[in-house]
Amino acid sequence: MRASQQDFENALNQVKLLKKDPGNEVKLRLYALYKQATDGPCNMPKPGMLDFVNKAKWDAWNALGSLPKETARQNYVDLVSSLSSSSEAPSQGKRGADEKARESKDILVTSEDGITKITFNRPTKKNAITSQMYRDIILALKNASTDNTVMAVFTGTGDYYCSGNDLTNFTSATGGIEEAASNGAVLLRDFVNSFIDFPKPLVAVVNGPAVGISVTLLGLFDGVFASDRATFHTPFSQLSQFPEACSTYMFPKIMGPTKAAEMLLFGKKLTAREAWAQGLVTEVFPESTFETEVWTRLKTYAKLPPNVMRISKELIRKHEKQKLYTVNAEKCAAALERMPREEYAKALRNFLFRKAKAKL
Ligand SMILES: CCCCC/C=C/CC(=O)SCCNC(=O)CCNC(=O)[C@H](O)C(C)(C)COP(=O)(O)OP(=O)(O)OC[C@H]1O[C@@H](n2cnc3c(N)ncnc32)[C@H](O)[C@@H]1OP(=O)(O)O
Repeated sequence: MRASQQDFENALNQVKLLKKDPGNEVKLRLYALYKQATDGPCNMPKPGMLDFVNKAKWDAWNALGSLPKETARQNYVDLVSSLSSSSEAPSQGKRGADEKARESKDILVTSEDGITKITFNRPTKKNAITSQMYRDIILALKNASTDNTVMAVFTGTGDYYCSGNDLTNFTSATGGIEEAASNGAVLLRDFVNSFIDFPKPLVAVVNGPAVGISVTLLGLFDGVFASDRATFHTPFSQLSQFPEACSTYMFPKIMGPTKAAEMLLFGKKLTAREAWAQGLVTEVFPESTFETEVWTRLKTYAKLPPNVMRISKELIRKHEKQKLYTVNAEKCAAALERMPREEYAKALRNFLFRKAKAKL
């Protein structure tokens, strides 16, 4: 099968997220194939002998002779695909073993009545998501996609559903901000892909305020049941971050472009009823009866024929999947390359020192 322009663009994003440096030889090959695929045969004057880097690049490109653009594009896509799988396979194998052995206290996973319940369980930090919690959730979804439960349900312990990404994830990294950003981009891509790929009905029981990524992810859910105490807040611009979890694609589809911009660009916080009116929430329940009503409903849904629901979900999602992977990869690449580091650092400082400032 010929690689399409879209496959090529996906590969260009994918290459930015490689976990391991592929080495100079492979980088030269990637450069040469990229130039051949976009500009055709080498048409640049040969650099001087002492211009080592440009000479090596020129040699690699020139060596492709008159290779057709389409073939170069295909070879580029194949090369990136082999690099992605070889750079991910060993670490995933290791990680799988480590994580199976780990009892997670911040993410609780239980199975009952055909439902896998995944609970953000860090109430003292308003259920903010640490790097380990992202990994725990990826694993929980992976297990739930093949076990004998019928659906997966997310909820939170305490007064919050989830306060989004733990803002200290990057500040506590030991390898410096660049390494943390690069690891974070790969983790985020894998995390969001695990929601895109989840094959069974996926429901959020939003028991209280939701912030950041816990809101944007909702666009990938099949049902969102909210307490009337819940709020939905995406303060990305305030934090100098880009909206993630395919929300730049899903939110305009769900609520229309202007309402999506109000949330994703201007950070307007919605009440549960506003979120329902905009199609982000399926149904709102009074806080006093929320838990009883929602869980009764979900247990009924979990008795519906699982295979029919799984196939119907596949039919709903199938035509969007490729698009969602692309949007996800683009956002992760943008976070690495285009995030205004200074503004982000300033926003973080404001959060971290807000209590000290308030006392002044
Ligand atoms: C792999 C990388 C993926 C990256 C994905 C990126 C996603 C983007 C986002 O999710 S952006 C959204 C990030 N979240 C926020 O901006 C929320 C920040 N928190 C707050 O604004 C407030 O804490 C609050 C409104 C959620 C609650 O305010 P309140 O006054 O009621 O309570 P406290 O502020 O005292 O919070 C209690 C303790 O919890 C800690 N905490 C809360 N949220 C976070 C968070 N997101 N990250 C880290 N820590 C958080 C808070 O610091 C308090 O801790 P302390 O008692 O030790 O001071």
